[in-house]
Amino acid sequence: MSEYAIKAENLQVHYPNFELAVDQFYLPSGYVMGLIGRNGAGKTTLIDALLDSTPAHAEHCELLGMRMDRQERLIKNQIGLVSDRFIFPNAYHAMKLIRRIGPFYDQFDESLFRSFIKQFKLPLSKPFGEFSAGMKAKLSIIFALAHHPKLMILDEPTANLDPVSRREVLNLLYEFMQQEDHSLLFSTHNTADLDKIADYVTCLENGRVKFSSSKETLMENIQHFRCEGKMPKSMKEFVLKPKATDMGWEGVCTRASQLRHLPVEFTPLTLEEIMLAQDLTYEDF
Ligand SMILES: Nc1ncnc2c1ncn2[C@@H]1O[C@H](COP(=O)(O)OP(=O)(O)OP(=O)(O)O)[C@@H](O)[C@H]1O
Repeated sequence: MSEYAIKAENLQVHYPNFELAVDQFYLPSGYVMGLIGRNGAGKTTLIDALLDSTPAHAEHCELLGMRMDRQERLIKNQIGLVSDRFIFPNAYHAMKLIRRIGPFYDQFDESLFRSFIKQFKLPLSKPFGEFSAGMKAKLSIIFALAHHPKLMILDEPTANLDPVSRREVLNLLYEFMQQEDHSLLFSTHNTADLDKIADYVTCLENGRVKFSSSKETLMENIQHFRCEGKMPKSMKEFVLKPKATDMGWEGVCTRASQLRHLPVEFTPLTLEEIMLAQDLTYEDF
């Protein structure tokens, strides 16, 4: 098992009105990375660049320790890709997927695919074009899982799913992650997904990495604070959107783990609250 499931350095994509420039993007093998950012931040472009499916420049880019330009077939055999842009032909139904697309993968597991189809109550003979968006997402995910990938890359996999289906899909991904050489990268707007399964979170903004960190570090560092009287001087530069209260000050502190010695009360935030607080940093400062 290579140390990194994804290792990319100096990754660049130039579109007429958008530029992606990512100095480093590492996903250690065996972990889950959530990719977040506002609409148009570059999440899909980053995924495309990693997969070499958009004209990109990279100083170094390896998936599962291999280079796409040299070992594309080997890599694609071991990656489960789920994205709106790589969908099945509309006329195909599940049986046809088994016959026509399954054989492209060395380890396609028909009985596993059929058991997933049953579990998700998907029709075997309905054409893909007649599926709802949620059914399409589920079929794409289970098809990707059925060829026993080592790395799953999913672009907003839960966007069209109802809450029950979302939980089912997250459970499937959680099960997938029980094998220690399995890794997962997924982009999402739903921070509850990250709460459940992400080990790392990378946030993009205007084609750049705004922050990339373990979820634990993020949640230990960015916390709500409340203090009585004056705000301690040493925390002022690490405070977002401070608000005066009857007793003193409150707001969001970005270095809570280093400032615990101060007479300040820190309370953990949810990832959604952290994202919203991060947003304030560039709009309000
Ligand atoms: N093929 C393309 N040609 C030109 N510009 C593109 C192309 N694909 C994407 N872009 C531009 O790149 C930028 C980033 O788009 P991208 O789809 O990567 O964002 P995203 O973070 O995935 O957004 P969302 O959350 O809305 O899915 C956008 O400004 C988009 O218009």
